[in-house]
Amino acid sequence: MLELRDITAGYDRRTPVVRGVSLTIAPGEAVGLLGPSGCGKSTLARVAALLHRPDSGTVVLDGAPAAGWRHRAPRAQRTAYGVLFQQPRLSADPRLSLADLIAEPLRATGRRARVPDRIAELAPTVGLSGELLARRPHQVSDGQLQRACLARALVLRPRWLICDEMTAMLDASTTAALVAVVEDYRRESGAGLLAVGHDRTLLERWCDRTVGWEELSRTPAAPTM
Ligand SMILES: Nc1ncnc2c1ncn2[C@@H]1O[C@H](COP(=O)(O)OP(=O)(O)OP(=O)(O)O)[C@@H](O)[C@H]1O
Repeated sequence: MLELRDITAGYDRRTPVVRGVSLTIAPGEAVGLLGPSGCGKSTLARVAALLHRPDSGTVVLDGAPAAGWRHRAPRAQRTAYGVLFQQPRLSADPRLSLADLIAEPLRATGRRARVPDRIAELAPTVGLSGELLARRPHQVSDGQLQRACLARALVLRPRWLICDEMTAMLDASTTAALVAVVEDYRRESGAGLLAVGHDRTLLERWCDRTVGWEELSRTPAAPTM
């Protein structure tokens, strides 16, 4: 179970962007989160993934309250998540080949020996050929880089996936391919999913249930600029 309990969070304690939000995702459940631009969905997704410390409230991961945030979160909690963002270039080290990018979490957690096997499994799953794996981020398209970021998100076999507008900049066929990879992984692993987006049709087709920001938040969404 991934529980967000009464989360208030933001970038200035006097004016939080997320106020008193609670959301529970059951094991294996896929929940879509919809809301207007700037309302706080990404902030909440980052809190859920232990990447942003809330001002108040609790994240409970499989029964255990979050014991830290970002690099201070215990490894067992950090590695329970696979996280995918909208803009792969912001989360990809430009110096790494796509293969090294995918392998990063294995190396960071002392599982170097598993790198060749996991790359061999995941590259075809996400549709990356050997030639593309040798390239660096500036030598591939956004869609190809997002495929590598999805493989990286799956490489430690997470129990929870947080996908923050992962398909927002992709065409329809790449979107369908990446959603299919996530769904195959969830079917096989039983992982739960929080998918943030603007596309109601996609989220309703993809997720077990879709919630709107207005149902979650005690404050109305800020007007879109
Ligand atoms: N690092 C930051 N520092 C200060 N303010 C921020 C920061 N990141 C986001 N914000 C602000 O917090 C608010 C919520 O942003 P957030 O990215 O969570 O919204 P969102 O609902 O995900 O939007 P979008 O759908 O456009 O991605 C916005 O007003 C944004 O400007």
